[in-house]
Amino acid sequence: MTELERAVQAALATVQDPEIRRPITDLGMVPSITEDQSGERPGHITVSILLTIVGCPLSTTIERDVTNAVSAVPGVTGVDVEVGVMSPEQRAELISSLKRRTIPFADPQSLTRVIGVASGKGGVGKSTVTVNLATALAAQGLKVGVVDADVYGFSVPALMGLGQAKPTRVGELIMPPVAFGVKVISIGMFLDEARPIMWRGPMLHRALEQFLTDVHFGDLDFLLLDLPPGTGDIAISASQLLPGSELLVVTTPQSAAADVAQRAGEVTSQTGQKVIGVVENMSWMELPDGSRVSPFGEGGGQKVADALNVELLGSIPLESALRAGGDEGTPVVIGDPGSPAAQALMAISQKIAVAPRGLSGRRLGVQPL
Ligand SMILES: Nc1ncnc2c1ncn2[C@@H]1O[C@H](COP(=O)(O)OP(=O)(O)OP(=O)(O)O)[C@@H](O)[C@H]1O
Repeated sequence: MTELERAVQAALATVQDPEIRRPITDLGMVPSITEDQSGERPGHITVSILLTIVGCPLSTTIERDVTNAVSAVPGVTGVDVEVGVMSPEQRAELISSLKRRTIPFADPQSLTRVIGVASGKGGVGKSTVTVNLATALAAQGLKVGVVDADVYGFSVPALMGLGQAKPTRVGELIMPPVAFGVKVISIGMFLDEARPIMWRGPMLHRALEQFLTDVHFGDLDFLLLDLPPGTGDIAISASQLLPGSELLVVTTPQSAAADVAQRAGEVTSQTGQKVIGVVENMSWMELPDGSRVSPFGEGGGQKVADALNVELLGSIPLESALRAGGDEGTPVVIGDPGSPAAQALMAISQKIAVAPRGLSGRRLGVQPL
C-alpha cells in the first residue's frame, strides 16, 4: 500500500454505514483503494465500495460520504468511487460478524441502561413520555434506542414520525429506523396495517426476545422499553430477558391511576428490578390568565413515589403542544422545546441521565475473601 492509500484508508474509517453505524472499513465494504500509478493523474484515487444489498437505498449517501472523506485527504487530487454489491458469501460473513445470538443487553458486562416504562393503566401518556425522554436523551448526545413493547397499542412509530417506516433487513439482521437520533423498533413495523392481533403470553415472550436478539442496535447508552399498561406477561418477560433492567413508573395525579401504578411498580419486588422513579403526567393545566387547574386531581405521583420509596422525578402539565407533537410525529422536546411540558420532560431526562445505575441482576466484580 502506498502512503497516500494508507491515508485514504484511515480517512475511510471515519465513514459509517448509515444503517449498521459502524465504519465501512470494518464491514468489508472497501475491498480496494488504488492510487493512480500511470503518472497521468498523480494523486488520483479509485475506491471500490461494496454495498450490502442490491439497490441499497442509502448508496448515494455512502458514495457522497466516501467522496468527501477521500477528497479531504492531503495529496488527493481526484476520486473515483466504483460501487458494487457484496456476494452472498461476503454478506453472510458480514452478518455472522455482526450477529450475536444472545441478547446483548442481558450481558452483565453491558454498559447499556435498560429502562422499562410502565404504567398501571392505559392512556396516562406512557408512550408520549417514553418517546420524549428518548429524544431528550439523544439530544444530550447519548446513544438511545426504543423498543415499543406495547403490543396492544403500539404508538411509538407514529409519535416519532415513523408511521410508515420499515426496518431494513440485512440477511437475518434487522436495522431499526432512526428518528431524532433515536433507533426505534416496534412490533407494529412487522404487521399489516390495521390487522387486529391476539397475543398470548408465549408468543409475546418470543416476539420480545427476537427483537432484543435480532435487531442491531449497536452500542447504546440507553434502551427504553415502552411496556404495555399493567402488570402483564410482557413486563414479566422483559424482566426475565433483561435481568439488569430498571423501571420508570408513569401515572396521572388521579388516585385511582396512582393505585394501579403503584401495583405495577410493586411487581418489581418479585422480579428483583429497581424502580428508578415516578413521573406524573397531566398534572395541571394552565389557563389563559396564567392560573392552574388540576383536572385529574393532585398528589398521585408523590403518593406512588412514597409507596415505592423512590423519587418523583417530575410532573408534566396537560398541554395541547404535547398532544399536537405526538399527532404530528415530532416529540415536543424538539418541536416546541420552550413549552412547559418540554421543559419538564427535559429536566426529567437530565435526572435519568445522571441517576446511579441499579445493580439488581448484575454480577458484581467482587470476590469473597
Ligand atoms: N401531558 C399531556 N398533555 C396533553 N396530552 C397528552 C399528555 N400526555 C399524553 N397526552 C395525550 O394522551 C393520549 C394518550 O397518550 P399515550 O398514547 O402516550 O398514552 P399511553 O399511556 O401510552 O397509552 P397506552 O398505554 O394505551 O398506549 C395521546 O393522545 C397523547 O397525545
